[in-house]
Amino acid sequence: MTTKTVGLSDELQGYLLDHSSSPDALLRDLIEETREHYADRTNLQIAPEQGGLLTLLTRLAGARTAVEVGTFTGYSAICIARGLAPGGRLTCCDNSEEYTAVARRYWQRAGLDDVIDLRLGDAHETVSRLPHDPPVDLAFVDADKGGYHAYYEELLARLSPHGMIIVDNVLWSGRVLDSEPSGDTATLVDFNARVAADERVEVLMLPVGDGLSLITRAG
Ligand SMILES: C[S@@+](CC[C@H](N)C(=O)[O-])C[C@H]1O[C@@H](n2cnc3c(N)ncnc32)[C@H](O)[C@@H]1O
Repeated sequence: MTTKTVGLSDELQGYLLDHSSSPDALLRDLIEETREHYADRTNLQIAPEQGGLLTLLTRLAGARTAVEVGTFTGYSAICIARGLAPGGRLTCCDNSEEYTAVARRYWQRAGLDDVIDLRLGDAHETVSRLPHDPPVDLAFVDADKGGYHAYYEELLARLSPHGMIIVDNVLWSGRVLDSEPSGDTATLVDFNARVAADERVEVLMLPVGDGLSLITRAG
């Protein structure tokens, strides 16, 4: 018995992934291609165990309307889209034509190009223009940290009664404990504190990947 999450060495992560259904061959190819083309930016991609969790949560939520803020080469989008209920749609927001060209190829290969609607441009604008109807069942936020609070407010205003907002990087490699946080670290510290104090919601912060907050409406 233990009262704390185990630390994850590379070996233990490999074991965990070898004994999970996700990532499959297609997602492993996407990890590999992203590593090859963006060797200095691989940390932009979510951890594979986060991807499996996104699929599961989307499925458990019975989500039909999903939004992703920050798509990169499309990994998390595939994971969310695979969990959607039949007829469901995922709107993806990103401002990089280059990154999302890779994503589009993989979405096509995964048979998901009809399920995913990519909106290229500044996500602040895209998200603020999203309709309120149908409401959002599941949202995943993984873009510019400075935008997190605005994305959160816009998405919360559109969230269905049992919907969930999932926010990535909330532990920021542990830097949220810095004694004098600055830049994105300070932004994340502030964001986490505001969500924890927000009486409209309940939040569960999980130590998966770089930290995921699962945010639902209170009560
Ligand atoms: C951490 S990556 C997303 C990783 C992705 N979720 C995955 O699983 O691979 C962040 C993405 O946000 C995009 N981005 C950053 N700021 C943005 C903004 N203001 N508007 C739209 N996209 C933005 C970047 O182009 C990048 O692709």
